[in-house]
Amino acid sequence: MARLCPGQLHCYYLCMPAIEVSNLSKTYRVYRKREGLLASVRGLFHREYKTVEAVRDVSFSIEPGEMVAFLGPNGAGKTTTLKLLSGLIHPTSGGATVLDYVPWHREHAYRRRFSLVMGQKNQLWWDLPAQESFTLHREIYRIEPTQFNRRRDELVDLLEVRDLISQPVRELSLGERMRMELIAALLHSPDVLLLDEPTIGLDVVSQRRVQEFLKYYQSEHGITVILTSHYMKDVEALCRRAIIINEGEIKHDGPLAEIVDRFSRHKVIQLQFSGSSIPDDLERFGTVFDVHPPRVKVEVPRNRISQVLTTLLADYTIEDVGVLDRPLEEVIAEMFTNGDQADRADVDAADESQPVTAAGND
Ligand SMILES: Nc1ncnc2c1ncn2[C@@H]1O[C@H](COP(=O)(O)OP(=O)(O)OP(=O)(O)O)[C@@H](O)[C@H]1O
Repeated sequence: MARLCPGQLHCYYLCMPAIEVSNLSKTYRVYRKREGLLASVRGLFHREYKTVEAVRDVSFSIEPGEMVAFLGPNGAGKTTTLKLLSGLIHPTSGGATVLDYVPWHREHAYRRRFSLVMGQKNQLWWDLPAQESFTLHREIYRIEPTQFNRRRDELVDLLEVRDLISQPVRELSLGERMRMELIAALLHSPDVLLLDEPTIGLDVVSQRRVQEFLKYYQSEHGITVILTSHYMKDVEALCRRAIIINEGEIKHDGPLAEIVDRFSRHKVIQLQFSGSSIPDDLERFGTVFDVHPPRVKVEVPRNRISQVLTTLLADYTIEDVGVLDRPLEEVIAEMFTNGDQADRADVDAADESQPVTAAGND
């Protein structure tokens, strides 16, 4: 469906979503192997299968030029979704279009318009220097030589790997290799980039370099990006919107900033007491951590914040106080651990309104 695309500086006209996914499902039939010799022998004659619903009835839409985080715990269905959008696998049901192409129809024209980068998979020739793989890409994608040289030089300089492109890929560090993978993925100037864990295993410096590159490249070229990552630093640096998937189903689709508000049941009160110590009865307010007398933090249920603050300020001499959100990383980790129980903290919080006892009355 055509719609107005407000996020795009260069797109003031009516445009189609770059990616449209509707009720997409992918089910695998997996052989269930029983333990023990007898069961194994029996399995030779009578095979038992179980069904794995990797992606269940997933729908979302992404506008041209958006950079969207696709988050979820291990086995949530992220890679399967990206494989579907790349046309590597067929869905069991449902539909999707990317740039108006149905990915699993595998049209040549579509292959030139997107790229998939998988942090856990090497797409370059292991024994050859990266520049040989780049040349191979030029042939595969039939990139005009002048354009190819210009793009390669731009990418090589942006990612600071000029000295490394003639070294066999197997001799490169993980971070250097990932930078080469990104160059290879972008040489044909795709409009859609699917990134599956591009910073997995990288040290902090390499992670930041990849983040900065992606941010710059995306803003310069206006490409549409889906990014899966377990590193919330990547996500916070790059994406304003997040789609959260768990057990194959979408649990949240909206601004990243809303996640903490919607799913966190707690906030953190940061306190600095006058004097050099902290009171020893702070546990009655919540979980005490980060203890550096006279400073300390207490994690408190969201709906008790004002009561706790009132009691604290009445009972103690406090020099400084602040209320902080819990880090996104923790909130998401909690969501993934607790599954549906962590959903909708905003609703649940209303039931937790226990009074805070005054000091000495416990
Ligand atoms: N080829 C396959 N055959 C059978 N089951 C599969 C296959 N590929 C994925 N699955 C199953 O589908 C589910 C989703 O897997 P998927 O790789 O999409 O998860 P993910 O969110 O990418 O996880 P991770 O963060 O660990 O990469 C898992 O239960 C997985 O075991």
